[in-house]
Amino acid sequence: MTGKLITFEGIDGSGKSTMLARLQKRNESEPLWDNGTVFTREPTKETLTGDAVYAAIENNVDPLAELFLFLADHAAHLAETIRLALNAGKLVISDRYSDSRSAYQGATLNKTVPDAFNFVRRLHEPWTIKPDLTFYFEIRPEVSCERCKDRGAQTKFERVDFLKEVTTNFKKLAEDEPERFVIIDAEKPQEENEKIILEKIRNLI
Ligand SMILES: Nc1ncnc2c1ncn2[C@@H]1O[C@H](COP(=O)(O)OP(=O)(O)O)[C@@H](O)[C@H]1O
Ligand SMILES: Cc1cn([C@H]2C[C@H](O)[C@@H](COP(=O)(O)OP(=O)(O)O)O2)c(=O)[nH]c1=O
Repeated sequence: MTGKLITFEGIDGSGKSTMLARLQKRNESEPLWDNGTVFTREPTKETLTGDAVYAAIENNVDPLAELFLFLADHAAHLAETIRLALNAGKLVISDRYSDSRSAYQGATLNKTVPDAFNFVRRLHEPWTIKPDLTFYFEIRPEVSCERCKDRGAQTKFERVDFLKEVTTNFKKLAEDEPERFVIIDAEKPQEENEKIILEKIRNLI
């Protein structure tokens, strides 16, 4: 595989999708990578597995069943998008990826499965593709929840107390792999953060 994989992670309303859209727009006039860049996301959109995940979120299915739907979506994403793009030497930027599972399902399952955070993390290890670089959009849950209100449709995960647990898990992931994670202060202006992100991407390339 000759391409590179970059992921954006963080709680709901931390500004990941907005930043991805900015980079995508910029990429039209100033390509980020000579072989082309694929912008993608998890849960995937307009796919069988992605639709199943969104239906599960809306219908409060059992949290363990929900985890396996998220994992099925990740497997399909790897098979249909990520692996093909990396094999073709492209840069891939994904809005959410495996760390979202460790952080969110590590929290939803913490009363169901012993050491849920590590259980979810280990479930990925034998078959996933590790990102080359992960930008963690760090923000206080109180601030991100205010932003989500302005955005309209909310999911069951967008609650300050729950997102505090998710934040603890994201921090553990970032501490465990400091060489992979770049922490972005998501409360700062987008322009400032875009510069930092572009600089890090250029260094990777
Ligand atoms: N750096 C920022 N400062 C202030 N508001 C922001 C910033 N980045 C994004 N927003 C706004 O916050 C809201 C949530 O951003 P969004 O990109 O949808 O978050 P996410 O994809 O992480 O859930 C949007 O209304 C967006 O315009
Ligand atoms: C990818 C992923 C998302 N989620 C959650 C985060 C979101 O609340 C919800 C939908 O994801 P998403 O559409 O990315 O939400 P947002 O734009 O608010 O960031 O699913 C998980 O719980 N686990 C996962 O593995």
